[in-house]
Amino acid sequence: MCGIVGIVSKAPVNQLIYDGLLLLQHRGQDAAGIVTQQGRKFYMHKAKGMVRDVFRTRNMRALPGNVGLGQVRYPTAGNAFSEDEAQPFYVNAPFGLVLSHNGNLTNAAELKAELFNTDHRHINTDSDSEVLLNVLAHELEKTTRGLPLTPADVFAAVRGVHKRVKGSYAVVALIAGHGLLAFRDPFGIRPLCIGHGQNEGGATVMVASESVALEGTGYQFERDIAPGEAVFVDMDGKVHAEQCAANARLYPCIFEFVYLARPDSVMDGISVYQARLNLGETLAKRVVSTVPPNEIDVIIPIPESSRPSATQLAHLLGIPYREGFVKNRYVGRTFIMPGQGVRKKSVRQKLNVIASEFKGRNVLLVDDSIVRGTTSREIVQMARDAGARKVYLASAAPPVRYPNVYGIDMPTPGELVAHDRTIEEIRKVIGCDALIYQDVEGMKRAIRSLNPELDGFDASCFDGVYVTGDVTAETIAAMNSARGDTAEKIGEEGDVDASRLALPNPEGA
Ligand SMILES: O=P(O)(O)OC[C@H]1O[C@H](OP(=O)(O)OP(=O)(O)O)[C@H](O)[C@@H]1O
Ligand SMILES: NC(=O)CC[C@H](N)C(=O)O
Ligand SMILES: [Mg+2]
Repeated sequence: MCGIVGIVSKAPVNQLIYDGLLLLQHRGQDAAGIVTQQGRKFYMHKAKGMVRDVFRTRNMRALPGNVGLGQVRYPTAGNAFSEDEAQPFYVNAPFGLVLSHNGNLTNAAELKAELFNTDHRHINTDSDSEVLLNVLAHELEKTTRGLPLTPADVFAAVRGVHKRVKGSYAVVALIAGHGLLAFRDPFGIRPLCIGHGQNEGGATVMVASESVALEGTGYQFERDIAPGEAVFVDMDGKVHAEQCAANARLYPCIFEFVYLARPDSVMDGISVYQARLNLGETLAKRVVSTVPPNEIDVIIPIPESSRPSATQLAHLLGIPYREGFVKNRYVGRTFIMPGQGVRKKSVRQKLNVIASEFKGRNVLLVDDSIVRGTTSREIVQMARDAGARKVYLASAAPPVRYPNVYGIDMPTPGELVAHDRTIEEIRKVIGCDALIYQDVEGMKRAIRSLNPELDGFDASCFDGVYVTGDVTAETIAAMNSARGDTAEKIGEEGDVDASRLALPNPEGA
């Protein structure tokens, strides 16, 4: 996941894009970038770091124009440590294009070879997003029937992109002098919505990963962009939209609801906050069947994302809910940091105990998910050190057993604490007295009940089913080998051996 924003306005957009990216900072902490357009010229500033660090006043002043886009990056392809892979990406032909991408392509290596051998295009980084931009550029070159460029030409190009590209992609792109293009992959795995508002100059159209970016900047959420759909906003602010995929179906990533998205966002018709409350409700049933409620003195959330589930769980079990960990708000989200060393250190920097809430008590700690077990291991030990008698742990999501290839950085099975382990084995690794997980069907039901019109979910990291149908153990191993930053992970904890990854349904959904 990354956060993306695109705007067409009648007034300067630099500050608005900055504000939107700040509201999406939880989706990517590694790099940030903005491109604006004035006349036919693009102005770009991007660098590694959080939004506040990347953009100084002088950088903001150098981003003129009423049209633009931006991205906050959480690297899931290429090299996390390379500044060159910060987004947006630029290519000069046709017209001049810039693009920001949230998601991950599963056939980036094949496309890269095809772009070089057949389309004669040069890709300068290991980023899959640069590959995606070049596919779009090539398709646009093919479909354009002369000037002026029409929305029909643009939509034909997106149709071409859908045919060639596999994986997950929510995209915003600028076509110099023509307008803003936004589109979502045919399964709608990563989120994208559109809204509008007014500023000094007149009407403004805004596209963003999450509704919070619209609401938080004073704009009005209108609708989610449909899977496979493309939206083209011309320079006058007129919105054109068309379905560009043959078999579009809505299978949003369920991990967005579990952890990634902000709880105040509404995605694909589902309130993220309500989804987390529902997960707490179904988790309550699992807890009572494992630990008698009268043996739990207090329920304590592991800040931040687990709070809604933990409150609902405590409410239903009639057990006091207490804050036992205080979060240092100046440390970012640990899960999306690159590298296990920094993640581990950050848990202790980020969370500190209020010892009086633990001393002599049986505590039930609640987290939204347990992925590598980095947080849980540290937290359970901290609870014990603070004097807890018994430490139980409940996860609002089921065990994360399979790698993710759609834009969440869990590429290797060996790094997942639940991979190839029974619940009892996981409990021992984490060091708690009882471990309670949500079950996969319970999780899906809890969230789907909020929008029965969904076709399903991408829940691949929980059930091993990859909805795009092209992902096998070999694909995953090959994608990992292509990662410029994987060596660091392999050295510490991962593996890329396809033979060790038994997928339940390699054919996909
Ligand atoms: O098992 P792990 O590999 O540690 O990953 C899971 C943890 O990471 C996330 O927290 P994070 O600190 O990223 O963000 P949050 O403050 O939103 O909870 C998530 O909420 C879990 O606490
Ligand atoms: N998580 C994402 O959406 C990342 C986008 C892209 N795959 C990158 O690594 O930069
Ligand atoms: Mg957390």
